[in-house]
Amino acid sequence: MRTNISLEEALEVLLKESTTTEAIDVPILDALGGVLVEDIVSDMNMPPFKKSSFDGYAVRSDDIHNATEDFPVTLKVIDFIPAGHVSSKEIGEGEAIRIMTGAKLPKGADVIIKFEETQFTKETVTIYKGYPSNTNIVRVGEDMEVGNIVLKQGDVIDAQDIGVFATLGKAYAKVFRKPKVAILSTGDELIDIHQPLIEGKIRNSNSYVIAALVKNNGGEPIMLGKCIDDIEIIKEKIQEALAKVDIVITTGGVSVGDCDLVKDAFQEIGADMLFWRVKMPSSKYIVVAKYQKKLLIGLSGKPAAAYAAFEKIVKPVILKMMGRIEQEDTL
Ligand SMILES: Nc1nc2c(c(=O)[nH]1)N[C@H]1C(S)=C(S)[C@@H](COP(=O)(O)OP(=O)(O)OC[C@H]3O[C@@H](n4cnc5c(N)ncnc54)[C@H](O)[C@@H]3O)O[C@H]1N2
Ligand code: MOO
Repeated sequence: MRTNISLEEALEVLLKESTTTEAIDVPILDALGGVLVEDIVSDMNMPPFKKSSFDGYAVRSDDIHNATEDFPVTLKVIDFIPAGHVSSKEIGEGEAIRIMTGAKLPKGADVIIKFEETQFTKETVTIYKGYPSNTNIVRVGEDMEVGNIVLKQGDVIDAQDIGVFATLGKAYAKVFRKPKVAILSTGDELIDIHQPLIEGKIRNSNSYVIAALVKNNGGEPIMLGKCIDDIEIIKEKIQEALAKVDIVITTGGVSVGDCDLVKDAFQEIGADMLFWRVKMPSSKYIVVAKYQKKLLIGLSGKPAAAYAAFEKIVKPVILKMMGRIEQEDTL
């Protein structure tokens, strides 16, 4: 087993040993932060119809083009269209329809005049300025058109992309599966966060920090809790986890003390030992092994060291498994 290697070497080994997860369809909200596996092509225009961008009046530009403050034009109001409704009427010469933002433009109209720029009664509207055709109207396909590639393979899905899926009526997105990461904290001194403090003990904070980091980086944490410094129990817990996850992370028990058993546990279950100790000032005790296709990563128990090692060593692995980075990006 290699020992005392540089961070660059450690990353090279880790990224070589980690592979992208399989592509799966997930509900769009679960795809947030995931990498899109295929291009998304729009099968619709958005908006699908010409619509008003203001609350106001739909009119004909021909009727109002001579309107001024001194010589305003008064039109007859023949209908009212809230958003989501359509008018069966067609605007003729001298007519207008009261319309709300987002409503479909009625036949005959080619301009929307905002309320604030008019004087109106129930039956009439008076307009003081002319506007060219298409003013204040959202054109069909202004946001996207049939056949547009609206999201590209390799995009990291953000909140706005989720909106695109929703607009297209797609409830699922195809992304690389979130890596499942089991987290086990070792140490006789550990008690659960729900337990009162006892002399000589501390609460297991590492499991929560590591789980939060896994989550933050797009992985799925699986908390295995804590276990005592007993090699048989550590082995058993790791073996159980290996059946269900892509990566097992342990904290504690990786330095040189009498109770530092994690390295031996990895070895005794038959894992390939990749390296132990990395030349990093913030966290030198790290042990990494591979069991079949799964990575076993033993981080230091010292909370600050475990955090630093996660950021430097584990995060790139999770990102690579999710298809978010290539090896070269991190070196
Ligand atoms: N003789 C030597 N002793 C130590 C050396 C050394 O070179 N020679 N290195 C020190 C350094 S540096 C580090 S880092 C630690 C690494 O120790 P371990 O990774 O084996 O971790 P533990 O001994 O199990 O714990 C270290 C520290 O962190 C606390 N801890 C452990 N687990 C948790 C948890 N889940 N939540 C919160 N806190 C935790 C633990 O109580 C210890 O205080 O070794 C030094 N020793
Ligand atoms: O050098 Mo220790 O490994 O992290 O603090």
